[in-house]
Amino acid sequence: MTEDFIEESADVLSPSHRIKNEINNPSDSCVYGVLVRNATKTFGSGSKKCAVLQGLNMTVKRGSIYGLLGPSGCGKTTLLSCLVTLRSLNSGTIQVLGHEPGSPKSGVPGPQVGYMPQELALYDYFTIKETLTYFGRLYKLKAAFVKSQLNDRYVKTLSGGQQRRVSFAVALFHDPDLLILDEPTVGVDPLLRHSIWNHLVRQSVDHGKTVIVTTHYIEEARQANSIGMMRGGRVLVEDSPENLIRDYGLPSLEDVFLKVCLKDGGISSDEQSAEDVTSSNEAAPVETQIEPQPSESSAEVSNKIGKRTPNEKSDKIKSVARKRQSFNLKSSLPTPHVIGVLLRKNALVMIRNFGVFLVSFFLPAIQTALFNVTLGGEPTYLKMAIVNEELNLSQGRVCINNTMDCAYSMLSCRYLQYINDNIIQIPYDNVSEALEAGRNGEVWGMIHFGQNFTEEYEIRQSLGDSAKLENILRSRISINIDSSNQQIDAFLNKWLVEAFRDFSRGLLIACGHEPEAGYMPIEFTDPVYGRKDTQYTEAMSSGLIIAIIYSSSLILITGVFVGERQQGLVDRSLVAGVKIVDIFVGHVGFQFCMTICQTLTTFVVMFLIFKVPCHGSVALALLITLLQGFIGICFGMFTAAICDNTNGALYLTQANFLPILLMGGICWPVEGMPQSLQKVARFLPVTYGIECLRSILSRGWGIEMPDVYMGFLVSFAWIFGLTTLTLTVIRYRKFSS
Ligand SMILES: Nc1ncnc2c1ncn2[C@@H]1O[C@H](COP(=O)(O)OP(=O)(O)OP(=O)(O)O)[C@@H](O)[C@H]1O
Repeated sequence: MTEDFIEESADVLSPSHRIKNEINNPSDSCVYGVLVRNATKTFGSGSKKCAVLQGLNMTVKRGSIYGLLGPSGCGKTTLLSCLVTLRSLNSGTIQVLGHEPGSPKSGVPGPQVGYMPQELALYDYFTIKETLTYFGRLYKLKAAFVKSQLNDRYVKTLSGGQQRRVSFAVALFHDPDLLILDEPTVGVDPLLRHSIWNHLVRQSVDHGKTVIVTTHYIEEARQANSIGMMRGGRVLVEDSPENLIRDYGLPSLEDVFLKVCLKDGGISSDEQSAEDVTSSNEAAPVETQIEPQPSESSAEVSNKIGKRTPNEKSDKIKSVARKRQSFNLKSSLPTPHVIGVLLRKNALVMIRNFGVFLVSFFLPAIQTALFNVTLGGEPTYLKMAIVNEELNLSQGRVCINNTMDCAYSMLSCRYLQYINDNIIQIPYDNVSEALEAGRNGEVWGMIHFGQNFTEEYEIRQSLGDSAKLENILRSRISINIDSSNQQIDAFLNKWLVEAFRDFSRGLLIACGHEPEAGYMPIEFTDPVYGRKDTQYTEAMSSGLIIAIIYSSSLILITGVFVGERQQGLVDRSLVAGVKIVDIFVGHVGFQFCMTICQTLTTFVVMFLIFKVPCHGSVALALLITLLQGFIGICFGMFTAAICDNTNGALYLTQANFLPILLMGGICWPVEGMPQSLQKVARFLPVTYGIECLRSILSRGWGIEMPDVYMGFLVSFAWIFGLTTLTLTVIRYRKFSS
């Protein structure tokens, strides 16, 4: 099916298949499909700087096939990526179809160019139809036409060669005047290779298309009209295959290539690229804007190029760089049609990865439910060793028949009755055995009463302030707790103190005294906000909601966008004329829809199912949570912009998440950190957001309160800052060398 499609698509395509193309009129008077003069391109900086293109010239006649040959690493892909504006030159000029690529008239990137990168650059989980529909929409092809051309299968179920054919089809589908194909025949069988070349020949002969094709199979390039043999960042010779074979008097193009390389001095391409780049830049004259004549050879055209003074040269280079980097408001604005196409594509990608979709959709709600179910509950079955020396050993170590009236007898047993049921009391004969059990982890601690506890307690009560120290010490209940677990330690502490308060109150009432006399002279009245018995989950809810929404937005968008970049899908869209701002808005827009769903399900679980109270406006709480999710999305896009692979991006998201968890006031109040760290903590994207949400949920505050509006203002500032930074990084990385 696909091979038929490849054969037929370009034959049936005509501009009428396009809904409307802004650019469909390349400079018809221009006889050169592509013209490159004195191109230099470097990668890296300092000692790692390496020149990949070194004063390269290339002349491709319109309507011809140009085979670009050269060893691995000589700069073929770099050159092609400069032609389609994925990269920019350090110096030198390029013209495609008579215009500078990237200029409004050129149609490159856009409808005039079909680009097939080395990598497949296809969505695995799309069918062939969906793939071509997506790219067809980007190129504004009519839906009816797209539909008529296709039948269907998932890309991931196709063989490697078949996938390459689909990738080829994508490059041809919109009937571009210029085809730039980076190793289209690699990994395909000889029959299909033959068919692809036949097709290219028909495209150039019958339809006047200009084709530039790179290949490692030198002999297949015989079908090209002209061949450029490239090495060390330069085109060494450029002529038709017949002329090359005749002039060198050799039987094959491969022999010609070897001879050309030997003549070049036999320097390896690695050595070439390691050469000092400064010298190559200086050697490369900068071309004036000249229109070459049809009959001129590459050398003749080069001769016409005016040589400039070094100052003029550097001014020109700077002005080229300025022109490329200058801010153009119109071209920086998103295109609604393209954004619509990208949003549909992103939705389809997500639905096709159904497992990922389900997890990302419901994970925040599941995490919230888990949080409520697992955290904040009271620990149960905590064993405590009881060593009660008031009891007579011969009668056993367990209290029986304790009196609850006003009698000072066996007060140790009376106290033990008030202890919370979550504590299991295990009697031990003596202190050393009980401590040993504690050390072995059999019990969480020991409660010890001395032999005359009741008598000493009575004396202390009756003497009051005149009680002696030894009497006070002997009337104490001695408690040892295994404090290795802070939460359990805190619960045991609380329950044992509460038990003593209740014991003392009970005894005072039984003896006809005022029970309040047993309390410490401190009173905690009703709290200003919240309740006396505020649950742990309630206190943690604001930090948790924001941590969950922020991190899920961050992780999801980072994974999706880095994946697309790695597979060459972003490059392919850029060559199709999609602007980076469109890609940004398409991803951010789709992820934000996901964030809205995630936030809603999280709120339902937190406030409706687990009934965590919200004392303020739910709408305000939703809004600040969504803004925090948006910061996560922006951070994800920034991470994806600076990382070239998924691993790097994953490390960076993790490195970002942990400080936020620790310092954002989620686990511990910011006020509890060292002063210097508090300042850093305030700079984190979530700190003000969490404080804002806490003020809304627990205090019921509105937007007029500083803690609330600061949360919104800081969130907006982060969103603006991160968006600007991301777009700058993407732009800088494209133009950087
Ligand atoms: N982003 C980059 N940063 C640094 N070096 C790069 C970058 N991209 C390419 N290079 C280097 O530039 C040189 C040319 O690479 P390029 O991909 O253009 O070669 P090629 O001729 O297309 O090779 P192949 O035939 O194997 O595809 C290589 O040495 C490569 O390592």
